[in-house]
Amino acid sequence: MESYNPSEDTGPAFCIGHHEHNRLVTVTPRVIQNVHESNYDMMTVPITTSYFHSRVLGLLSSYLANLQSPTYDVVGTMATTQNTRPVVVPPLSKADSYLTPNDATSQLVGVTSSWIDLCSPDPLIADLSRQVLMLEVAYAAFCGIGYLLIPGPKLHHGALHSEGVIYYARAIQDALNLGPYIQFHIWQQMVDNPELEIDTMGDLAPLARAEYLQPDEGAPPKVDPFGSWDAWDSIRKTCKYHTRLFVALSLPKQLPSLFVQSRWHSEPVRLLTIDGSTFLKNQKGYPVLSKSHQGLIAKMMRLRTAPWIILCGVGPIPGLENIEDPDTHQASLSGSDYPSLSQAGKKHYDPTPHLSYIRNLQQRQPPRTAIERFGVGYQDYLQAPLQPLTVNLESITYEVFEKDPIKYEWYEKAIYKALRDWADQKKATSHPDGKVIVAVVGAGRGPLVTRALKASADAGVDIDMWAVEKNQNAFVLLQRHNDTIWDGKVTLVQSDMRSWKGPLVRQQEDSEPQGSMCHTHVDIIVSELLGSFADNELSPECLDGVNDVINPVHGISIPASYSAHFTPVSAPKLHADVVHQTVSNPAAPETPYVVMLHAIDFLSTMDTPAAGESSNPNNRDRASTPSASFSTTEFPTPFVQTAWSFSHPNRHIPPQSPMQSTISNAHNVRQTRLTFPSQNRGVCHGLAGYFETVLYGDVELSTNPVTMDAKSASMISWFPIYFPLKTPLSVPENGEIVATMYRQTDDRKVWYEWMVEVYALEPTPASTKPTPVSYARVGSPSVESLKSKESVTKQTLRTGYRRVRVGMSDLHSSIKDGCLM
Ligand SMILES: C[S@@+](CC[C@H](N)C(=O)[O-])C[C@H]1O[C@@H](n2cnc3c(N)ncnc32)[C@H](O)[C@@H]1O
Repeated sequence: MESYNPSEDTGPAFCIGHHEHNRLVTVTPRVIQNVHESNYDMMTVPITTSYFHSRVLGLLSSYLANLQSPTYDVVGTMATTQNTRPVVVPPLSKADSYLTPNDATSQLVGVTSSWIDLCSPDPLIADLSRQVLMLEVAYAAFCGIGYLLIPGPKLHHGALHSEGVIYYARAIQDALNLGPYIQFHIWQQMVDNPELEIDTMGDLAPLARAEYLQPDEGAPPKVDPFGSWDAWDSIRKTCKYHTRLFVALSLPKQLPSLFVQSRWHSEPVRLLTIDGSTFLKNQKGYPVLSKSHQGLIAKMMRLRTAPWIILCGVGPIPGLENIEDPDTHQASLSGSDYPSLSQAGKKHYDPTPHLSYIRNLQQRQPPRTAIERFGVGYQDYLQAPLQPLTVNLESITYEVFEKDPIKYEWYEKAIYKALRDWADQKKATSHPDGKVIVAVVGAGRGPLVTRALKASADAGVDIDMWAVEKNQNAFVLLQRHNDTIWDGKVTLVQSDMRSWKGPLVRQQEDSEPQGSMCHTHVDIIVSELLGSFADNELSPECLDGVNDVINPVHGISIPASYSAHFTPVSAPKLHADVVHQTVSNPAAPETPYVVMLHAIDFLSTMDTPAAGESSNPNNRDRASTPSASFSTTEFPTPFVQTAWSFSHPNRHIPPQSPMQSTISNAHNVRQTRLTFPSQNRGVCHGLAGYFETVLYGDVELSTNPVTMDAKSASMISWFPIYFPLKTPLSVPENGEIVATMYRQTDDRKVWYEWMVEVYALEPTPASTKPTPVSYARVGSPSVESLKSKESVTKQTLRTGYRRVRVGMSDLHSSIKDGCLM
């Protein structure tokens, strides 16, 4: 492995911008230069002016003055047939926008008007708002603006809640078509907090006519932790997971629970806006962010595409004042360059303390971990799994495996322990001269052979070393290594392991010097044929092929067993990628992919939200009141369950039928049906799969996020697997996700089938409210505990509820891309 110096790893770079609600300037290259000199990377700019705002208000008021009150028509509708005589906003004029195309435009984030209300229940207001948005988007596109920040949907209109989100979404769909080169960022709050939805002077929302509103019943509006995410979900669904549609997330002073944070972390958040009021003051009076804010920012910044940070309401950019020049609207670049007298009196006056803090936070980001460095460019990137049985790997692929800092160490440890136990227990070997016969099957370029020789030397146990490999190209390297590093100690066999008859040794009782040779057994067979889902690269089928070669009394396989694990996930980015691939490849949604999962949210977790968390506005910041099992910055632990397992040597392979010409593989079929409780509402896009393996004794490898740190932290050889769903399924709060999965075979190939059902839990008359069940103790069952699976299943059943199925996926099958045996 290349040497790595963490101090040279600068961590993620922050791109920081400045937002001012009412910027009254034409942004020229000179202004941008000023922005950069102040240490900002970019700035926002409103598309239209307050003059335009007044013009639209004037238009509306004169229109309303001449309009009769809306009434129901004969068919009982009010919104669709009456009063549809449109009010038309005339095109923009010079005074309506300060924006003008110039060299600075590409460095700007345009902001559309926040005073419109696309969700208004009054069709007049909604239509006027839509026209304003369209005019702004069209002009921004004309000017060459690449990024737009669009204030999110207004969710509360009296007693109506979230009713207009679909109208908002429909308008965004039009906007996406109108600005074909613009990236759209929907500016969302983290939670739906009605108290934060305040109308300001000049907003169109309060102008909605009473006839279209529903009387407010006086019930106090509640904070809905997932309400804002719900609105975003409707918008992106309506826009079919558009590739240019993103989230701009506003960080509140009080962060919501880690469940809500982890949901947003899985969404395409490309802008993080932080208001000056979100900062705390440290002892010296400087603005700082809380530990939980720092934790969330650190996580966001490690995403494949790190969001830009936009500071709002933190004072002007030094040297750039909002002094409107009536003729040119050019920014005044003087005056505030100079601090006031009292400021000048301070020794280290910092005109941009919020910016300095964020720059400092950037420098304090921890260096990337081994897996992060290894996975650069691979985060959330769909890859077809390897088929090393049918395809010969390239040297570079082996080279990548061999960089793993853990896997080979652990194999060496396992071989060492197996050899020591063999010697200590004085077990008879398969070799006439007493050496332990060790064979690496599927040796590749030979790293496990090197490790086995080292383990033998360290354990002081003599071995007869064999290496079997079917890749003729890798075999050339094995021959070379035998000459150069292994002193010719290794017997090399170029063969498919399934047709290998075992080691050839000279019979000892044979007195002739050139005595006869015979096949014997292998005492310890070492292989590494595992895929991301354990058995998906056909390790079971390959090792069945050498089953009879293993010493029938004491024979050991390293690995001794392996198991496949999975859990349902929300993975919007992966879903969007699969949908786009489906255009050219109809099998795309029925393919399991290898992916370095990052922007995903686990829908079933081991930490249960505190009672009433979803609806209690006083219980929003779990981060500030951590429970014993709840960290302030770590996202909840997923509930990962075991699908099935395989062990070797397999003493139970059924005898082959003499009636069949092909070898039956029926004993390697598996099926499972597992129930996952869903604590919060969400969308299931697929299943994330992992594996665990017992190499020997207590030496284990794991990619399962629940156990990997304890079993094989920092291992980088395997990314997880992702089983997508063609159509995402909505998941209710306190519901259940049931996944049924098969490993199928027709004796020529192996494939997987999977389907997901979603259930809501309805309390039966005896009970009143579903109590969330904690799965913490159920954990991720080991292969051993699988034997007592019944007890696990029992623990996950909830009493007092009736399951009502609310969603069901297709039965997906990867048969077309099955793994050839
Ligand atoms: C994942 S690589 C592991 C290589 C090496 N042992 C290591 O750990 O770096 C699996 C190797 O097994 C070989 N292989 C797979 N199926 C085989 C079979 N049926 N017979 C022989 N070799 C096989 C492949 O060619 C490949 O070299």
